[in-house]
Amino acid sequence: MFQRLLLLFDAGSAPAPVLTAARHLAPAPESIHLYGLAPERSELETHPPPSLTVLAHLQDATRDWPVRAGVSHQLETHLDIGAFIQTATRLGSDLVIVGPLLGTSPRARVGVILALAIRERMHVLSVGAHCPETQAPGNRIGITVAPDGRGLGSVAAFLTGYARPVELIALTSEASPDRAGELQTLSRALGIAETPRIESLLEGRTGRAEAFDSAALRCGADLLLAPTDAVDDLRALSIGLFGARAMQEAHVPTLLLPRTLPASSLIEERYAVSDSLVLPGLEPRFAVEGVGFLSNVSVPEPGELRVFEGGAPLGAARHQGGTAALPSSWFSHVRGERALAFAFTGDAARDLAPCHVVAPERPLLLLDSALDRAPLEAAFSMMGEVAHLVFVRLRDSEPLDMHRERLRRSLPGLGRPLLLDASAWLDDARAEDVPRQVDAQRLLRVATRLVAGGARIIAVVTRDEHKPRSPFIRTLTPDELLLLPGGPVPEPLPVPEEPSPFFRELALAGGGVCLGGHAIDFELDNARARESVIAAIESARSSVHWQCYIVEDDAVTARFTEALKRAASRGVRVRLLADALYSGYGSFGAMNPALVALSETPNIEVRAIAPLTGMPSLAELKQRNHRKVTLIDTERAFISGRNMGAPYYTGFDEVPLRRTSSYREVPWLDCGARLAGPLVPVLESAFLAEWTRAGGQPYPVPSATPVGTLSARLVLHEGLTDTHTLDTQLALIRHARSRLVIVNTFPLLLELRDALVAALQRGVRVEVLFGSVRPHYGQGIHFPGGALREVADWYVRSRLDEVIAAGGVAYEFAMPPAPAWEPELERVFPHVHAKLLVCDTAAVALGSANLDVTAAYWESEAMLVVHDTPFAERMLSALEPLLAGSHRIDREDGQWRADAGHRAWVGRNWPSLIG
Ligand SMILES: O=P(O)(O)OC[C@H](O)CO
Repeated sequence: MFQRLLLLFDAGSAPAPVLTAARHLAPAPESIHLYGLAPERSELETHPPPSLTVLAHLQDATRDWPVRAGVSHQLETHLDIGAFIQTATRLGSDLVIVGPLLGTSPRARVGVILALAIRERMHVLSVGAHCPETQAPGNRIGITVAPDGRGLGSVAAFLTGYARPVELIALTSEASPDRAGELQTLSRALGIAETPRIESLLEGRTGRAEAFDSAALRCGADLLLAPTDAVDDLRALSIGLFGARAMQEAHVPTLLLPRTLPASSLIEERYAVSDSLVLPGLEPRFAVEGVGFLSNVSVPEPGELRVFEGGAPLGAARHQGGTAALPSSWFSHVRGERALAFAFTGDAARDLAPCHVVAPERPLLLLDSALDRAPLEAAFSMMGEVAHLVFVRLRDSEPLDMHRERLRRSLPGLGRPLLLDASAWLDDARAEDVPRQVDAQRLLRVATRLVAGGARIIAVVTRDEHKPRSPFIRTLTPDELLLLPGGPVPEPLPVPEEPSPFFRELALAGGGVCLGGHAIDFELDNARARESVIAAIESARSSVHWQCYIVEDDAVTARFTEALKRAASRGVRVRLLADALYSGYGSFGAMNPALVALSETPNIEVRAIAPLTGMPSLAELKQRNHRKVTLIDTERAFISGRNMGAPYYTGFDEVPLRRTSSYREVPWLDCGARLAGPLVPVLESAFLAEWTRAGGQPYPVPSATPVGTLSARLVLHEGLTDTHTLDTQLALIRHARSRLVIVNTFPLLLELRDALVAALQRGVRVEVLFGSVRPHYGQGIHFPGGALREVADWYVRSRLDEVIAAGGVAYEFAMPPAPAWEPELERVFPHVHAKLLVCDTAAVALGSANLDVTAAYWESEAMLVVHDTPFAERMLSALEPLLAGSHRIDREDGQWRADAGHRAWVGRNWPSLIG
């Protein structure tokens, strides 16, 4: 019956199930067009690319399939829904077959399926990852039946044209007598003698799609018919019948029958807007989005938003991607709760999007809007009277309307739920580069921003397994909420008094207080840094404690370990903590020889942080301890970006670089600080906590007296628990008035990137010194080896694009010729490993924290923020010649502009997990 087939497949999926299902429905088509998604096609090193292998399989298998007009194909790098639908309409396809598409998000996959079936009114066959490779004998068809019977008309229409005898099984959650009668009528109309079997869905499945799939599998159905006439609202679409992931993973091919009835809310065209809070120290923030999963409504960009209260205009403001921070003055009259409405300028055809804004009169209870019903009910019954229940949506992949509707149904006594959008408050680019595993931390970050703006928060209730922590905001898991004893509701935790909003935000962000009485100097020169650490070890009297992420087994590490052994032989207690994975010490059987030799020395103890043995989880791989700290007698400390090994502690002029030198021989630019004063025991306590966690015995931590005049704060971040270093970096960027200098080569977290763009827009000069992960020399010639690192270079650069477009200046770090180098090298472009941020002359942050997603959320970091103008000026003076000698890139740079496409490609296709 089907004649013109369009088959959508991708590189990661097996071709056999797709072909089997397609041939079953179209034994003799007129034409087949194969539409492949092949992100690898420009990766020349993969030979043959997997997508081409799948394509070859499909072409091969169509050879004995009688296709009159032939088989054509095209390969695309990613699924562009609009382009795909255009292809389907251009070809006049009457059956679109969609494979599992394992390289595409399930939601995008279901988006294309539903757009075709509901809006374009085409038949779409969805073939899941677990569908059979061969066709079973027989012809058993399952039908998904809506509780009110809608959709049976299109089932009848399809079966009338279906030439073969079938056995029908109706799958329904409601086996009522009415349903049995309708099905009997249907089967008689189709000339089927037997009344269809009626099978009930198993309760307790996570979603309707999974329940239908498992019922169809249980009944031995070869095909499942899903009439899209049965889909009538957004809820049914998003969380009901068509669970996106379940469809992608399905065991039985599902044929979606095209829409014949009008599709109400699925194709409605309007906007929805999140609610907001009015706080004394923070602009209210809103997120506007298009409603209607299949509608053509999209947020205009760039654009202006008009805001109304009671029909009267409040004003118009610019929005960025639908997110807007509106002037507080518009809302100064608001007491309690007010209704607002939003509209985009020039879009009068759309209805105004309503929302509410609250000036809180009671403390807040902040809840993840995706919490289950039980904790929601518990929160409402415990705190509904004394607190404003404020819900936060953490991902915009789940529409605002859906959250509001679910909250309304879960808490009928609540009235209209107040729903904030996390990305609007965090400005985190809709968390596109941030994994869902850290959403609990994002929720706490929203709470921290609200508290910085003056909100009082009783607690934050998260949904995720990783419980975030803050010294100033109580956090509760659903279980903890359910177990809260009765009695008075606890007060919000106290927030420190600080002399200025800047310091208040820093205190809230980092949890660390600013202490005076320090002597601090920094070191950008690797050789001097090395000698300084060795001299400190040589002078140690009682203890040397060293925590490191990477310990290389090389000659520079040997210099340190020899010094440590000499100290130990004088009776100094040496305790060394190394990340078990990245130092190759105790994970998967690896035993770093340098550390083994140390551990065998009297007075030296070496401990591994978080060893891995079996198959690790993503969190185990990513939640590593990235701190780099050395403590001498609890009197002096080094807090650094440097790991232990040659790249970090070798001077550029100490290596006789040649054109034939391996890329590994090129030293890196790095930075660390030497510190004495009251923060040293704080750092020692942090080491002690890690030490005992790794199985070490506790030891006493003495206090320290002031030794100098500098003020500083220590920011300790614990991976998957808090975001102290990220929030501190953001606070510094947000408060910069005239100049920001960043030295780092990791792909900027989008939120940090956008904060830098915002700084540029308010007139701050922004400079970024970055390096070459794959070092090169002269006019772009790479040192031998490390070819894959070049991709990382493109990725790092892709995250600088918007900063440069907004007027920022980037410098690709270059070193002038050194006497020890072969003259033909000219300039050398090394890696920049320092993690450094200078905010005006008000603050310098340095330590282990990169500016990427891994440092921000997953890993544990140690960072020092020095609040001292002469110190910042010294740092800027030291950086000035490095910037001047580097390759300057601004938005006028021809080569930078010419490479834009390449950067964009890598930026799109690099897995954000790595970033
Ligand atoms: O070189 P490091 O010590 O900054 O560590 C690099 C890792 O990718 C950290 O995420």
